[in-house]
Amino acid sequence: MKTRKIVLISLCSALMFIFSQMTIPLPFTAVPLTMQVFGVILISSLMPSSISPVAILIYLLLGAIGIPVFAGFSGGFTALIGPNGGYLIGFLLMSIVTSITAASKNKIVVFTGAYVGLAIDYIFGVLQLKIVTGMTLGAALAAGLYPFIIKDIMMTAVAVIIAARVKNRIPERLLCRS
Ligand SMILES: O=C(O)CCCC[C@@H]1SC[C@@H]2NC(=O)N[C@@H]21
Repeated sequence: MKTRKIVLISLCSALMFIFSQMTIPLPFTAVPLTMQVFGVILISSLMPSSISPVAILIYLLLGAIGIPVFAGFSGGFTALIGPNGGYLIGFLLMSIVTSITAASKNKIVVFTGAYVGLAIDYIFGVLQLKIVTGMTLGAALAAGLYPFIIKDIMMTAVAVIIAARVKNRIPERLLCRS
């Protein structure tokens, strides 16, 4: 693997750690408000599909082995199979979808891919929250979707727009896109 790719993957995993610590715990739900969705969309819209999903996978593996990279400096395999683990696993699929569609020149495809990725993350997140806690679907939606969805819809758009601007300013080969 090229050194530049390894550096970019490490950088993106580190960025995910930073975005994960931008967290606000909410008193009415165990799911924290975080900047992780923004981070996954930004990284996946900026980097090619050979980099961003690998960076997210490494971030997840670091967390799984106990390094406190997840929200609120949590970590461990139990975090992945716990109430909030579905969102984390969903980040990987979100990154795969978003990074593939981000390569398109068609803006509609780029935005649609990012929002499909976001939907996948919420499907995984809410379903795992429901299954692990034994909540009803209504309660899982109230705890894991309604408090965040408006913010994440806006953050997704902001991340796609920022990534497009950054891409225009940075030579393609620096981001391993050529
Ligand atoms: O423990 C973790 O690191 C995962 C936390 C997941 C938080 C989810 S991601 C989607 C939704 N948007 C937020 O701001 N918080 C939840």
